Amino acid sequence: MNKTHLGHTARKRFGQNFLNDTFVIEQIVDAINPQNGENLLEIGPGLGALTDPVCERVDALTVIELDRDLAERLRHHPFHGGKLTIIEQDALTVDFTPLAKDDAPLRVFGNLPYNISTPIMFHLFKYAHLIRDMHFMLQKEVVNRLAASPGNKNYGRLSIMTQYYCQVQPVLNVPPGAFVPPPKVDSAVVRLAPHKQPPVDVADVKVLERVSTMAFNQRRKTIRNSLKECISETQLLELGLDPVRRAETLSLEDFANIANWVHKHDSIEN
Ligand SMILES: C[S@@+](CC[C@H](N)C(=O)[O-])C[C@H]1O[C@@H](n2cnc3c(N)ncnc32)[C@H](O)[C@@H]1O
Repeated sequence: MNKTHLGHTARKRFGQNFLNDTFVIEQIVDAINPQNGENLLEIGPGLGALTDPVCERVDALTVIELDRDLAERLRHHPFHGGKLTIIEQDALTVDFTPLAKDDAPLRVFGNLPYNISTPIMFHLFKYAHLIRDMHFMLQKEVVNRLAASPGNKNYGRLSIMTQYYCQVQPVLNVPPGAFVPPPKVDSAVVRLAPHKQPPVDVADVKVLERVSTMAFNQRRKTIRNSLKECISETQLLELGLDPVRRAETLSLEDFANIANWVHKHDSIEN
């Protein structure tokens, strides 16, 4: 399999699968629709498959790249070097607060390294209030999970947490052949637009995460069983939830109600 693209040998540990399909690239950039004056930020620019066409449309772009060789190449980019602000760092450790500006919320995009795409999204969710939107290439299976509704087999913790923070809109499916080297899985682009107001009130997001993790770790069990460590059958009934339901039938609002109850009663015990 050819792992060398534009003179760079792809590094598996950095999740490097470079986009190499002009039509797909054009569709992604059209979906992002970058405009001058916007606060654009790319995660993992790599060899510039998205960076270049975005820079053709705007004057400034910030990029975060962990691979030292790729960051160095970008620094010496013959056409767009002057437009780029390059942050050579692990995206998971970047503090996004100083990158956002009052009048220009962040517009984040990237063909993410698949091995750490979920941690990167969760890291970004902490800054959701500073972000206008995010466009990410992910494994198709992950996009299905982000977008899934109750009752769907892909519905789980990732759906709950993502939909708490963002409106989720699948944009485009991308086959392995659009990349060098081709990944083993199908891919898809998703648009995540942080809600201005969360769709449900949650007292402590960590509790929402804990409760949904607990419930979906045993997704075949009734919530009476899977959540028995944190809430009793009687209390579920008091919240209007049938204890014999399974996690995959509960809405975000149901999870928020459980999480708020748990939060309130944990605090009383503390
Ligand atoms: C799937 S490749 C995409 C490259 C390019 N944007 C493209 O579409 O062809 C992922 C990119 O993320 C970079 N990367 C991997 N881990 C990273 C991290 N923790 N922080 C920032 N960049 C990372 C890789 O070096 C690589 O350039």
